[in-house]
Amino acid sequence: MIVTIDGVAASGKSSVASGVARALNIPYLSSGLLYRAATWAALSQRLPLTDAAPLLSLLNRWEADGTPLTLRPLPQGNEIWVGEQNVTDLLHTTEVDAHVSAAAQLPELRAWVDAQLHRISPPFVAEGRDMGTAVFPQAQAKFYLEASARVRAQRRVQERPQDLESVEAALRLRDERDARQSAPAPDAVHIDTGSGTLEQIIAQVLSHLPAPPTE
Ligand SMILES: Nc1ncnc2c1ncn2[C@@H]1O[C@H](COP(=O)(O)OP(=O)(O)OP(=O)(O)O)[C@@H](O)[C@H]1O
Ligand SMILES: Nc1ccn([C@H]2C[C@H](O)[C@@H](COP(=O)(O)O)O2)c(=O)n1
Repeated sequence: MIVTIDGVAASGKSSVASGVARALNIPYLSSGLLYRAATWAALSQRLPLTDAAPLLSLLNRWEADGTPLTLRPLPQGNEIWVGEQNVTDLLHTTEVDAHVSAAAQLPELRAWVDAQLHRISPPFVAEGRDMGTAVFPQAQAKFYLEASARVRAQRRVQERPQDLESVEAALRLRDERDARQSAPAPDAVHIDTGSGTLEQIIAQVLSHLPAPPTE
């Protein structure tokens, strides 16, 4: 089974996907973490984010050298490793937040991310922006998470060293920049995560899933 959870920035995709995956005892995949990792790689090597070629050549070189950038969908959460180095803690910074939308516009990088995800065998819950539309259109259940920019900023401000107004402005800007690849799938169930606690939203998603076959 494939379940997709798409939605706007900080709408709760990772938290909800993680809870749903735990309830189903299957992994979840964070596609946004791969975009963040590629952005971090470009920034750390001072590569431009206006041209995919140098970034793709870096990612391919790391793979050829035996230190590939890989997503590890572990039960305790998704991690990104470059060879034997765990770089996950470097990916949710204000700097990566500010540049990731530019990287995500590069069609060659989108193809690279999609290829990483397609290497993984179902079942899983996949979260991001285009999981239910472009990457796993065949998914058995699709969800689209929304919440007002103010609600999202109030949650995010607890995770970033910034004030509420600038966090909200940055989220609105990222929504605009990500709009192209963030259209909901026509068959997705829309959920406003501002309407309940995290546990209630997870239960709401689970209530829409097909019952497992009986023996
Ligand atoms: N009802 C709720 N539903 C979802 N998330 C909630 C809820 N209440 C609080 N949160 C919190 O909102 C914060 C943002 O959630 P999360 O990081 O999962 O969002 P995201 O959409 O994956 O973000 P990003 O797009 O930046 O990766 C987390 O701290 C999460 O615990
Ligand atoms: N399927 C995806 C997932 C993510 N992105 C882009 C857009 C976001 O700004 C960025 C970081 O994702 P987040 O951590 O906010 O989930 O990556 C995308 O274009 N497509």
